[in-house]
Order: sequence, then structure tokens, then C-alpha cells
Amino acid sequence: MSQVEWDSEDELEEKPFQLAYVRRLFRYVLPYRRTLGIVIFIVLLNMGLSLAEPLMLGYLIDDGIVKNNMELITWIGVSLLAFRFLGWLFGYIHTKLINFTGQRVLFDLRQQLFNHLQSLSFRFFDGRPAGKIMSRITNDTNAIGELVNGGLITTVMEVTHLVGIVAILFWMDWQLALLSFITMPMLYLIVSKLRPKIEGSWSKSRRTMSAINGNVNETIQGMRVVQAFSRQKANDNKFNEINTNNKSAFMRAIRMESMVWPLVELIGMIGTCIVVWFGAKRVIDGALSIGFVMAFINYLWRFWGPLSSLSKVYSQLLSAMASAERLFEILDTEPEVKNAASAKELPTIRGEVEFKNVAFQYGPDKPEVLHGINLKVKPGQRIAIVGPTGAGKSTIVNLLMRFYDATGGQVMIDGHDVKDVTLESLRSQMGIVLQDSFIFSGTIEENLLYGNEDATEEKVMEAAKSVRIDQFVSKFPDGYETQVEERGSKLSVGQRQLLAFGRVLLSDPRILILDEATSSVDTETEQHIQEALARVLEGRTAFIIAHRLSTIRDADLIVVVRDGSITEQGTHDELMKTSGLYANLVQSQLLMQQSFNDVLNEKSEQQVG
Ligand SMILES: Nc1ncnc2c1ncn2[C@@H]1O[C@H](COP(=O)(O)OP(=O)(O)OP(=O)(O)O)[C@@H](O)[C@H]1O
Repeated sequence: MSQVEWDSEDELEEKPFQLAYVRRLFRYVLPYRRTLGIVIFIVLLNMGLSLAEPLMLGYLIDDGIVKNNMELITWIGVSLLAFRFLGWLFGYIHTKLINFTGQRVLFDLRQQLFNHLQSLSFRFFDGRPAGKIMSRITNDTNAIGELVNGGLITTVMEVTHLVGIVAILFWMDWQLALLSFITMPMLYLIVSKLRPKIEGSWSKSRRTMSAINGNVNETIQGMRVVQAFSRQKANDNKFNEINTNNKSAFMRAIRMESMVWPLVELIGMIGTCIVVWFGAKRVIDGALSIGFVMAFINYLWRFWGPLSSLSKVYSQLLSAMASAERLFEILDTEPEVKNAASAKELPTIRGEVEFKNVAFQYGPDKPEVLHGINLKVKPGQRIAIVGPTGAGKSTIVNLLMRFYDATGGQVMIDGHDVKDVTLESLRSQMGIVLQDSFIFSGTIEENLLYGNEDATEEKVMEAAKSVRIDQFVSKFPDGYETQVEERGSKLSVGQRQLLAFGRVLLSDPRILILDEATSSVDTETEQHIQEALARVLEGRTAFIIAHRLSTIRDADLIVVVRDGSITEQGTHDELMKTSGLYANLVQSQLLMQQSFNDVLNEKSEQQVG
């Protein structure tokens, strides 16, 4: 499936029936076939009990009431009660078992999807909205689960019901049976014409509901911007429109549905009336008994329920087809970056890195964003990567972590091509700290242990102290057990950054990649960050996408990237001697710093004055 379809608003809610999908889905049910077998057996028993009821009522009337046989009446009455009780018991057991099976299938499917998602390469996630991926894991798996839970059993139950009823009706009196089905073609016409319309309305109602969800979600996420731009009124109008769409779609669906089923029952009633008329005539003629006709009519009334249930299962099946297609698309996507068949473990590295004529494009139809990158880094060196936005700095470090594979040339670590070693052995020796330090929900300690779960308490404390998180953690009542909430929302930007340093320090990587944060924090925190950074960098090869002049100046090697190529490299002093981009950049930063200092000085003089 192409990316375009992922991004489009109108993902199809239903797809034509596909045997291949059903077969594949069936594989998820297969491990629970024994439970399912028991469920089907119980359902069939239950149907048998239910189908016996009208016949028993018929006997009750003909042989009990008409013949004044109280003993038989009592027996049939007690049997009917017992049947109902058994029906309740069987219903309880099969509902429990089928829900168990449905939940297991759902569990397995979700687990498989989650595991698979984690193995997929960055390219898969590029541009695929997280919300859509999430809805696949939740909504689409639910649709499949519901099909197993409700659909499968309803089908077994109602098909048996229908076949049973038709067979009994023809067995009882085939002429009456034929008469009662005289209205069937008309019914078929109406249902087949109106059903797609009803389903279309429901599907529109669901689509408009997801538009509501999307809009609310976006507004909450962007609340600061909404309020800053005073967009409330405009947003209100937009929401009103979406909300109205949903209300109208829902009302249309309800109007059609509330019209169709009574119509179906009305037409069904015509059949019943015909049977009543002919049946009554034959009772008067003495050819049939009252009990017989009553039983016959009772079966007829039971005929419409299963029909309506089966038509609902059918649309459930079609929407499960669409869900299955979307889920299988994810499951069938192979990770692009994966261990080669002959991949070896990367031995403990010293941290030497070499880019040999590396080129890269994000996709076959995308432009080349890195060309002819040649770079040699000795173990323990600190490299500052600088350059204008969009130059390719992040792409270079992405290739080093092997988030993507270079499309040309080689990335070597200690003489090993990164493509020849296993991903786990490579990444376990590297560390990365991004600008927006991603902190997971859980405690501070759990976040620290993220990259090294076996670290001792002592090591954790040591790392925490090194990066100075101990200072703010001691102020929390729960200390290291403090829950940081989703994305570390309980912490400040600077605290998150320090925690990320602590996390990477504990995992003790040989090569460290750091995207220096551009967001400003107060001077004290900034100082803490710089000190923590110095500790983290000690003795490691470090690639820093640098924004601060101080970091750049201290680097052993400065690499200037422009339009996907390295245009300059050398130390600060070497580069300052040329009149290249770096020298210009430094000049302008110095100028900015100068004017910033001037303003500060001016302000403080005013205050003193
Ligand atoms: N996932 C992606 N898919 C397609 N193109 C991408 C992707 N990520 C980056 N690019 C493109 O690759 C080029 C280099 O991007 P990169 O993120 O490496 O730049 P950068 O120098 O790190 O920029 P910045 O300083 O703004 O972070 C840009 O033209 C960008 O549009």
C-alpha cells in the first residue's frame, strides 16, 4: 500500500470478501480450535433446545389442553423450564469461551503487531502518522476480535437456526412452508437495495466521528498555539461544521435503519397472515390441529431474527476485510535495515569511525541528500558537525547508528562495515541523546536504567551524581521513584536533558551521538548541562550536532556540512584561517553574542543607575 493511502482521510471501511484474508485470519484462531470446537458443540445443542420449543408448545395445546391431560401439561411445562435453564447455562458457557478465544486472538495479533512495529526501520515511520499506526493496532485489531467474538458464533448459531427452521417448516407441512415464503423475493429485493445505503450511512457516521477525534486531538496538542493566536472562534466554527456532519450522518443512518427493519417485519407478517388464513381454514376443515398451526407460526416468527443478525455479521465481515488488509500490510512489511544473513557480532570497539565516500537518499524517488562523505575519526575524538538547516547533519548520524543504510559507500566502525555486523551488537555500543530528550512514562530510576537494566544501585547513583540529577531528584518527595508521566511531562526541559545524559552514561557507549539542544534554559541549568556533558563525553568518540560556539570550539574536529557534502573540516583555528562558511558562521555568532551582551550591559547599567 502506498504512503498516499496512509495519509488519505478516507481509508476504506469495507473491502470485498477475500478468501485469502479469511484463511490467514483463521490461522490465528487455529491454536484455540479445541475451545472453539466445544463452543460450536454447545451452540448447536442450544439451538436444538431452542428449536424444540414451538413443537413442544404445539403438543401442549393439542395433547395437553385440548385433551385435558394435566399430567402432560405439567411435564411439558417443566421440560420447557428445564430447556430454558439449560439454554441459559449453555449460553453462559459459550459466551465465556468465545470471549476467551476472541480475546486470545486479539492479544496474539496485537502482540505480533507491536513486536513487528518495533523491528521496522525508520523509513516505515517516516511520514506515516503515528495516530494512524495506533488506530491500526487498536481499532483494526478490535474489528478482527469482534468478528471472532460475535461474528463467528452468530454465523454458526443463526445459520443453524435458519436451516433448522426451514427444515422443520417443510417437514411439518411443505405446502404451508412454500406459501409462507412467498414474500421472500420481495424481501430480498428491499434488503439488497437498502442495506448498502444503511451501511454507507453508518460508515459515513464513523468517518465523521474520526474527523471529530482528529480535530479534538490536534486542538489539545496545539492548545498553546491555538490560544496564542486566539484561534478559538475560528476553531469553534470548524468544529461545529465537523460536529454537524457527524450528527447528520448518524441521524440519516438511524432513519434508514429504523425504516428498514420494521418494513422487513411487515413483509414477513404478510407471509404469516397468509399462513394464518390457510392454516385456520385447514383447522376448520379438520385437516390440521390448532397446536400445529401455532407451532408453525411460532417458527415463522423466529425466522426474521437470524436474517437480520446475519446481515449485520456480513457487514462486520466486510469491515474486518478492510482491517485485515491494513494489518497484513504492516505485518508483511519487511524491515529494511536488518541483520545480514552473515552478520557477525561487533567485538568491543575502540570507537574509530570512517565514512568512505558515503551517499544517501531517503527513498528511491527522493533526491540524494548526502554525497561523497569522507570522514576519518580516531577513538576518543570529539567531532562537531555544523551547517545550515537541512544540510544533512542528522542524516550523517542516522547512518552511523544504522537507522538507515547508506545507499552508496561504506560506514566503518573499527574497520567493520556497519552492514556486516548485527544491529544489537552495533547499537549496544553506541549512545544517542537527541535535542528533545524522549523520556518514557515510569519512574526516574526506570528511565535511568533504560539502556542498562543490570546496572547496580551504586552505578545508578554515581551516574545521577555525575550529571547532577541528584540535586533536583532529592527535592521530589518520592526521589528516584517519582513517576515522570508520559514523555517526562513532570520535568523541565533542562531536567529532561540531564536525565537523558544520565541514561546514556549508564549504558556506557563507546560512541556517543548528541544533538545539542537549541532551546535555551536558564544560565544555571545551562552550566549544569555543560558540566554533565563534559562527564558524559569523557573518553568516548563523540559526534555532536553542535549549535553552541563553546562546544564547537572545544571539538577535536569540526565538520562543516552544506547541501549534503562536507565542505570544510579541521580544528577551529585551522578553519578560522580560511574565509569559508565556518569562519563566517563564527563571525556572525560572535556578533550576535556581542550585541546580546551589549543589550545586557545596557540593561544592567540602567538598573544600577
Ligand atoms: N525522513 C526523511 N525523508 C525524506 N527526506 C528527509 C527525511 N529526513 C530528512 N530529509 C531531508 O534530508 C535533508 C537533510 O536533512 P537533515 O535532517 O539531515 O538536515 P540537518 O542538517 O540535520 O537539518 P537541521 O539542522 O534542521 O536538523 C533535508 O533536505 C531534509 O528535507
